[in-house]
Amino acid sequence: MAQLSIVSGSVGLITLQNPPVNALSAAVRQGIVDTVEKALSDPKVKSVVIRGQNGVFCGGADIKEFGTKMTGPHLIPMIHAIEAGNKPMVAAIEGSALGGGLELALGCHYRVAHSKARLGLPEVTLGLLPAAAGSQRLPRLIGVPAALNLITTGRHVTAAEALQLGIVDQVTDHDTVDTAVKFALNVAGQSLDARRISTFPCPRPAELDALFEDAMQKVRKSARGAIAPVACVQAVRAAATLPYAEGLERERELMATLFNSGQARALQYCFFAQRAVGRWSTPSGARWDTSKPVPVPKAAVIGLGTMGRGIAVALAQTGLSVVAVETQEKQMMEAKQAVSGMLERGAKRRGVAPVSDKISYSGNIRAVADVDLVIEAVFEDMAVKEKLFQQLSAICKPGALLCTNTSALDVDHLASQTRNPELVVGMHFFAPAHVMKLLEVVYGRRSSTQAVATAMQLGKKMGKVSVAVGNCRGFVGNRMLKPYIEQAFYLLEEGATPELVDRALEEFGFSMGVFRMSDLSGLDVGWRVRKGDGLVEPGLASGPSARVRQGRRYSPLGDLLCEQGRFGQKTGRGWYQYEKPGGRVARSDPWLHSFLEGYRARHGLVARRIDHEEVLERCLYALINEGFHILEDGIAAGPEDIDVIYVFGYGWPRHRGGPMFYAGMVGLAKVLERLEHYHQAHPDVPHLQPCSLLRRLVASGSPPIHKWREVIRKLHSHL
Ligand SMILES: CC/C=C\C=C\CC(=O)SCCNC(=O)CCNC(=O)[C@H](O)C(C)(C)COP(=O)(O)OP(=O)(O)OC[C@H]1O[C@@H](n2cnc3c(N)ncnc32)[C@H](O)[C@@H]1OP(=O)(O)O
Repeated sequence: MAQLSIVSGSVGLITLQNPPVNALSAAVRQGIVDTVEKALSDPKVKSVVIRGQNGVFCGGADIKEFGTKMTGPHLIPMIHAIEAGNKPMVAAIEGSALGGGLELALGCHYRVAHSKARLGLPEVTLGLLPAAAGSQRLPRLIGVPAALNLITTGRHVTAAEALQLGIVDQVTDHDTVDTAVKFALNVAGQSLDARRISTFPCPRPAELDALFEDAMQKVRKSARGAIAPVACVQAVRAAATLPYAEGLERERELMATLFNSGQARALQYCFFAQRAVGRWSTPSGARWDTSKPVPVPKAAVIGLGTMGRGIAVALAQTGLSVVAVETQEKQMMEAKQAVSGMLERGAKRRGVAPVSDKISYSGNIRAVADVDLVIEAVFEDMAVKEKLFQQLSAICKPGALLCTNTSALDVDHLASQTRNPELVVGMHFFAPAHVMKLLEVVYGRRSSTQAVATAMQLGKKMGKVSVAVGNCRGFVGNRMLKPYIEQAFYLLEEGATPELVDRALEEFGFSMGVFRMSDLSGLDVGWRVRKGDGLVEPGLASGPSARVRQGRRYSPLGDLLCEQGRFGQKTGRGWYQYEKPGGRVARSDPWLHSFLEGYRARHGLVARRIDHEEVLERCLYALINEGFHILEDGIAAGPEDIDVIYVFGYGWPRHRGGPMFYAGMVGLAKVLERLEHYHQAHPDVPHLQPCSLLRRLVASGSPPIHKWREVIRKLHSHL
């Protein structure tokens, strides 16, 4: 809705009213059409200010409407009526002016913004383009290169940058509406001929073709198969090369292709899933809205390896006092240097002063005695962690939360080492911890509601997307990764190469295929875990039994590479070869190919042709199947939790929505049928046996993903 009042005698003040972000729902659009018409026809009104209720100008089109039958006035004629009006219209921008919100402001003749406001055209992140003439007006206002940058990335700019770019006319630190009203009083009666952006010629930079070719190449490279960034470039090109009306028609055509695409659905699902995970709940009945986090002004990090350093930096950048503990002198020295570099670079990037004074270092664990929360990031070894938790339990002040950054170990077992197991939770960060957005908050059987709420809130403060998950081996992310990697190994045994498998996954949209990723993170990490699980048998034994461990098919390929010292990038050799140890550019390795041939010959395996489809089905459906097990076990509360974890932590392409969303897009019946097919072909691979929840969902008519929770609830109530 929108309301019109008259202020300062002659200024029509239109207020958009649709909390929390004044999204342009049908009712708001109708309200704008009506109030603009009224203001234009009221002789008392000489100029108009448009603002949003509650300090937010407008968060854009109502994304919830996209999946429904759209009714109400269309944005384009609504904005044109504002621009064509014969009274000055001033947008008073507080909070956010995003997407359709900024397009509405671009239809106004003037824009006044508060210094804390953020502006942008983030449609591309929702699989769309700014199709309420934003792709045509913005280049006319700020030029093609700047508009291309904003529209293809969707990035938000500050008011200061918006002023510099020419998007806004004035920035204020004072009351935005008062300033805009004064502005409107000043410009009342002035000619508007030079203020209607759609009538501006679009500035045509020299080398226009080269500029767009370059832009297209850039987006194709970074988009990993996403179509919206490409359409955004095409729309801006239309602005630069066609008259406004024709450009608008091109914008409409491009939007028509995007609007109903699977990618747009996936990206909009991700938008809501990211917010849904904040409304966490646990099987014990703890919930985000009924639990009270405790304040955490001071925290400690124990262990200053790669993870610990990143966590310390992330905490300090959030404004906490941090005690960083490392008992090995050499590691401490290196860590201090690395942390101060990370803090400096981070401060430079954010345009603020470094916060080095927030971190104090100690070689003595007793230094954590007065902190409110401890995150241990020591070596991934249960015995080491057990001892540490016993010590922490004795040293820390009463009520201090004890968190583990383990990526797979049993949080309940660690809790059992302490006097107050209710104060123990997992906080599983992803490397590099000061950069990666994902945090798995792992609640144990005895974790208190308050402990979970505190870890979730701390994650949010740190700018992380925090997902509450239950305790099991590998939690959600790493548990699902296991069958995925396992399938990739089997595919090599059956005739594939690392290059073929990686190409299929990267063409699907993963930032890195499984083998390039394994080379990056180090093959020795998995080797150590498999050794701990008693799976590794040294040597080159042959025959079928050499590929069976604990009654299941097993591929020793990773172990054999490790035995050769091939740990990946760090040793310059892994599934690929690198120019030197620590090198980054993966090159195909003839040694590896002949090693695979020799391995197959030794085990009597005959290489067959494997295509991309089989790679995707086997790797992805095995991973998805584990996701269904995780839902069935109640480790994740809903499919959104899994999808957010995979998109933010594991390089799953966002335009495919996450593994569980993708399963729904492919069709649950098809996923089930293919798993059955592959399980029949490989009966010794339990991960390919379809999960009973998947069967149940298919039997209940493959409901849409937002209905899965009902089926899961029923399943749990029968148990
Ligand atoms: C022909 C033309 C057809 C279509 C044209 C489309 C153009 C568009 O405008 S597409 C939309 C573009 N806008 C955006 O992408 C902005 C999305 N919103 C945000 O980035 C943020 O919400 C924010 C505005 C910066 C506010 O952030 P914050 O204060 O952190 O709150 P949130 O938790 O993110 O949001 C609160 C609440 O509002 C819901 N919401 C936000 N924006 C929209 C929206 N545009 N439509 C519908 N709902 C929106 C959000 O989902 C939250 O609600 P939950 O119930 O918690 O999910």
